[in-house]
Amino acid sequence: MNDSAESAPKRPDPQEIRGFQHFPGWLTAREQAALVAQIREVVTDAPLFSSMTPYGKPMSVRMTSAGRFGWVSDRRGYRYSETHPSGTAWPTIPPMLTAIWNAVSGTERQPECCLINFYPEGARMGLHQDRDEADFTQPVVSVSLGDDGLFRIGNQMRGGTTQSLWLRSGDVMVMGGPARLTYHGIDRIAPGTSTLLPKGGRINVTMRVVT
Ligand SMILES: O=C(O)CCC(=O)C(=O)O
Ligand SMILES: [Fe+2]
Repeated sequence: MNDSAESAPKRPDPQEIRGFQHFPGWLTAREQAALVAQIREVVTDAPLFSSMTPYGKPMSVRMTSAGRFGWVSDRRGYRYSETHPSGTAWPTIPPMLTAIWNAVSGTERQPECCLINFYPEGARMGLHQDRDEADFTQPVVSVSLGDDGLFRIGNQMRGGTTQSLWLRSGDVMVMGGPARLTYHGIDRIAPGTSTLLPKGGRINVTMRVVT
Protein backbone atom coordinates (compact mmCIF):
# COMPACT_ATOMS: atom_id res chain seq x y z
CA MET A 1 0.00 0.00 0.00
CA ASN A 2 1.25 3.42 -0.87
CA ASP A 3 -0.59 6.41 0.44
CA SER A 4 2.23 8.91 0.15
CA ALA A 5 1.52 12.29 -1.43
CA GLU A 6 3.40 11.12 -4.53
CA SER A 7 1.10 8.19 -5.31
CA ALA A 8 -0.92 8.44 -8.51
CA PRO A 9 -4.14 10.36 -7.91
CA LYS A 10 -7.43 8.52 -8.22
CA ARG A 11 -9.07 9.74 -11.41
CA PRO A 12 -12.80 10.43 -11.47
CA ASP A 13 -15.25 8.33 -13.47
CA PRO A 14 -16.88 10.23 -16.33
CA GLN A 15 -20.36 11.70 -16.09
CA GLU A 16 -22.25 11.54 -19.34
CA ILE A 17 -24.09 14.62 -20.48
CA ARG A 18 -25.67 14.66 -23.96
CA GLY A 19 -22.95 12.28 -25.16
CA PHE A 20 -20.08 14.33 -23.73
CA GLN A 21 -17.93 12.65 -21.09
CA HIS A 22 -17.28 15.02 -18.19
CA PHE A 23 -14.50 14.12 -15.75
CA PRO A 24 -14.91 16.59 -12.86
CA GLY A 25 -11.67 17.23 -11.00
CA TRP A 26 -9.41 15.13 -13.22
CA LEU A 27 -6.34 17.18 -12.24
CA THR A 28 -5.23 17.71 -8.65
CA ALA A 29 -4.42 21.25 -7.50
CA ARG A 30 -0.72 20.46 -7.80
CA GLU A 31 -1.15 19.12 -11.33
CA GLN A 32 -3.15 22.19 -12.32
CA ALA A 33 -0.32 24.45 -11.19
CA ALA A 34 2.23 22.36 -13.09
CA LEU A 35 0.07 22.45 -16.22
CA VAL A 36 -0.30 26.23 -16.01
CA ALA A 37 3.52 26.46 -15.93
CA GLN A 38 3.71 24.33 -19.11
CA ILE A 39 1.06 26.47 -20.79
CA ARG A 40 2.96 29.62 -19.83
CA GLU A 41 5.97 28.30 -21.75
CA VAL A 42 3.79 27.88 -24.83
CA VAL A 43 2.41 31.40 -24.45
CA THR A 44 5.94 32.80 -24.10
CA ASP A 45 6.90 31.29 -27.48
CA ALA A 46 3.52 31.82 -29.16
CA PRO A 47 1.82 34.84 -27.56
CA LEU A 48 -1.95 35.00 -27.15
CA PHE A 49 -3.63 36.99 -29.90
CA SER A 50 -7.11 38.32 -30.57
CA SER A 51 -8.90 36.93 -33.58
CA MET A 52 -11.44 38.52 -35.84
CA THR A 53 -14.48 36.56 -36.84
CA PRO A 54 -14.99 36.30 -40.62
CA TYR A 55 -17.58 39.04 -40.11
CA GLY A 56 -14.88 41.39 -38.83
CA LYS A 57 -15.98 41.30 -35.20
CA PRO A 58 -13.24 40.79 -32.58
CA MET A 59 -13.63 37.67 -30.42
CA SER A 60 -13.65 38.21 -26.63
CA VAL A 61 -11.44 35.16 -26.10
CA ARG A 62 -7.71 35.47 -26.79
CA MET A 63 -5.99 32.39 -28.13
CA THR A 64 -2.86 30.64 -29.21
CA SER A 65 -1.94 27.05 -30.03
CA ALA A 66 0.64 24.32 -29.72
CA GLY A 67 1.22 21.34 -31.99
CA ARG A 68 1.64 20.99 -35.73
CA PHE A 69 -1.45 23.11 -36.37
CA GLY A 70 -2.96 26.11 -34.68
CA TRP A 71 -6.45 27.43 -35.07
CA VAL A 72 -6.75 30.93 -36.47
CA SER A 73 -9.69 33.04 -37.44
CA ASP A 74 -9.59 36.08 -39.65
CA ARG A 75 -11.32 37.58 -42.64
CA ARG A 76 -10.26 34.56 -44.69
CA GLY A 77 -12.38 32.46 -42.33
CA TYR A 78 -11.77 29.94 -39.59
CA ARG A 79 -8.96 27.55 -40.40
CA TYR A 80 -5.97 25.61 -39.19
CA SER A 81 -2.57 27.09 -39.92
CA GLU A 82 0.94 25.70 -39.48
CA THR A 83 2.14 29.09 -38.27
CA HIS A 84 1.31 31.62 -35.57
CA PRO A 85 0.20 35.02 -36.95
CA SER A 86 3.81 36.16 -36.32
CA GLY A 87 4.95 33.60 -38.93
CA THR A 88 6.67 31.10 -36.61
CA ALA A 89 5.83 27.42 -36.13
CA TRP A 90 3.74 26.55 -33.06
CA PRO A 91 5.47 25.15 -29.93
CA THR A 92 5.14 21.46 -29.14
CA ILE A 93 2.15 20.27 -27.11
CA PRO A 94 2.95 20.21 -23.36
CA PRO A 95 3.57 16.63 -22.14
CA MET A 96 0.94 16.84 -19.38
CA LEU A 97 -1.70 17.53 -22.02
CA THR A 98 -0.58 14.63 -24.20
CA ALA A 99 -0.86 12.41 -21.09
CA ILE A 100 -4.45 13.53 -20.51
CA TRP A 101 -5.25 12.83 -24.17
CA ASN A 102 -3.79 9.34 -23.91
CA ALA A 103 -5.79 8.62 -20.76
CA VAL A 104 -9.23 9.72 -21.96
CA SER A 105 -9.41 10.04 -25.77
CA GLY A 106 -9.80 6.34 -26.59
CA THR A 107 -7.91 6.72 -29.86
CA GLU A 108 -4.47 5.68 -31.07
CA ARG A 109 -4.01 8.92 -32.94
CA GLN A 110 -2.22 11.83 -31.30
CA PRO A 111 -3.48 15.40 -31.12
CA GLU A 112 -2.20 17.66 -33.89
CA CYS A 113 -3.56 20.86 -32.41
CA CYS A 114 -3.80 22.08 -28.88
CA LEU A 115 -5.85 25.27 -28.89
CA ILE A 116 -5.40 27.47 -25.82
CA ASN A 117 -8.26 29.89 -25.14
CA PHE A 118 -7.98 32.58 -22.50
CA TYR A 119 -11.25 34.03 -21.18
CA PRO A 120 -10.88 37.27 -19.24
CA GLU A 121 -13.84 38.39 -17.15
CA GLY A 122 -16.74 39.09 -19.51
CA ALA A 123 -15.52 36.84 -22.31
CA ARG A 124 -17.78 34.24 -23.85
CA MET A 125 -17.93 31.83 -26.77
CA GLY A 126 -21.15 31.46 -28.71
CA LEU A 127 -22.73 28.10 -29.49
CA HIS A 128 -20.77 26.44 -32.29
CA GLN A 129 -19.69 23.11 -33.72
CA ASP A 130 -16.02 22.16 -34.04
CA ARG A 131 -15.95 21.15 -37.67
CA ASP A 132 -12.71 22.37 -39.20
CA GLU A 133 -11.08 18.95 -38.65
CA ALA A 134 -11.01 16.26 -41.35
CA ASP A 135 -12.04 13.22 -39.29
CA PHE A 136 -15.04 13.53 -36.98
CA THR A 137 -14.47 10.02 -35.62
CA GLN A 138 -11.62 11.58 -33.62
CA PRO A 139 -12.68 13.27 -30.37
CA VAL A 140 -11.92 16.72 -29.05
CA VAL A 141 -10.56 16.69 -25.48
CA SER A 142 -10.95 19.82 -23.37
CA VAL A 143 -9.21 20.82 -20.13
CA SER A 144 -10.37 23.74 -17.97
CA LEU A 145 -8.17 25.81 -15.64
CA GLY A 146 -8.87 28.84 -13.48
CA ASP A 147 -12.27 30.43 -13.02
CA ASP A 148 -15.43 28.38 -13.53
CA GLY A 149 -17.01 28.55 -16.99
CA LEU A 150 -20.69 28.02 -17.72
CA PHE A 151 -20.69 25.47 -20.55
CA ARG A 152 -23.82 25.12 -22.64
CA ILE A 153 -24.58 22.03 -24.71
CA GLY A 154 -27.14 21.99 -27.49
CA ASN A 155 -27.83 19.50 -30.23
CA GLN A 156 -26.27 18.24 -33.43
CA MET A 157 -28.21 20.83 -35.36
CA ARG A 158 -28.77 24.46 -34.45
CA GLY A 159 -31.71 25.11 -32.11
CA GLY A 160 -33.59 22.92 -29.66
CA THR A 161 -33.20 22.65 -25.93
CA THR A 162 -29.85 23.13 -24.23
CA GLN A 163 -28.31 21.92 -20.99
CA SER A 164 -25.66 23.79 -18.99
CA LEU A 165 -23.01 22.84 -16.49
CA TRP A 166 -20.14 24.61 -14.79
CA LEU A 167 -16.69 23.51 -15.94
CA ARG A 168 -14.30 23.93 -13.03
CA SER A 169 -10.55 24.10 -12.77
CA GLY A 170 -9.06 20.67 -13.38
CA ASP A 171 -12.09 19.29 -15.24
CA VAL A 172 -11.65 17.32 -18.44
CA MET A 173 -14.35 16.90 -21.09
CA VAL A 174 -14.33 14.50 -24.03
CA MET A 175 -16.45 15.53 -26.98
CA GLY A 176 -16.58 12.46 -29.18
CA GLY A 177 -18.65 9.74 -30.74
CA PRO A 178 -22.14 10.84 -31.77
CA ALA A 179 -21.64 14.08 -29.79
CA ARG A 180 -18.57 15.11 -31.78
CA LEU A 181 -20.61 17.62 -33.78
CA THR A 182 -22.86 18.76 -30.95
CA TYR A 183 -23.21 22.52 -30.53
CA HIS A 184 -21.51 23.93 -27.44
CA GLY A 185 -20.26 27.21 -26.04
CA ILE A 186 -19.36 29.20 -22.95
CA ASP A 187 -22.01 31.66 -21.72
CA ARG A 188 -19.82 33.33 -19.11
CA ILE A 189 -17.12 32.80 -16.59
CA ALA A 190 -17.52 33.33 -12.84
CA PRO A 191 -14.75 35.71 -11.75
CA GLY A 192 -12.99 34.96 -8.50
CA THR A 193 -13.99 31.28 -8.30
CA SER A 194 -10.37 30.06 -8.56
CA THR A 195 -7.03 31.29 -7.28
CA LEU A 196 -5.01 29.25 -9.80
CA LEU A 197 -4.32 32.17 -12.14
CA PRO A 198 -2.95 35.18 -10.22
CA LYS A 199 -4.79 37.68 -12.44
CA GLY A 200 -7.97 35.58 -12.66
CA GLY A 201 -9.77 34.46 -15.78
CA ARG A 202 -10.17 31.05 -17.34
CA ILE A 203 -7.99 28.95 -19.60
CA ASN A 204 -9.51 26.24 -21.74
CA VAL A 205 -7.37 23.92 -23.78
CA THR A 206 -8.80 21.72 -26.53
CA MET A 207 -6.79 19.01 -28.21
CA ARG A 208 -7.79 17.91 -31.68
CA VAL A 209 -6.76 15.59 -34.50
CA VAL A 210 -6.83 17.86 -37.53
CA THR A 211 -5.93 15.78 -40.61
O1 LIG B 1 -13.92 26.95 -23.39
C1 LIG B 1 -14.49 25.86 -23.52
O2 LIG B 1 -14.77 25.15 -22.57
C2 LIG B 1 -14.90 25.41 -24.91
C3 LIG B 1 -13.97 25.88 -25.99
C4 LIG B 1 -14.42 25.47 -27.34
O3 LIG B 1 -15.51 25.04 -27.53
C5 LIG B 1 -13.51 25.61 -28.48
O4 LIG B 1 -12.38 26.10 -28.33
O5 LIG B 1 -13.91 25.21 -29.59
FE1 LIG C 1 -15.67 24.15 -29.51
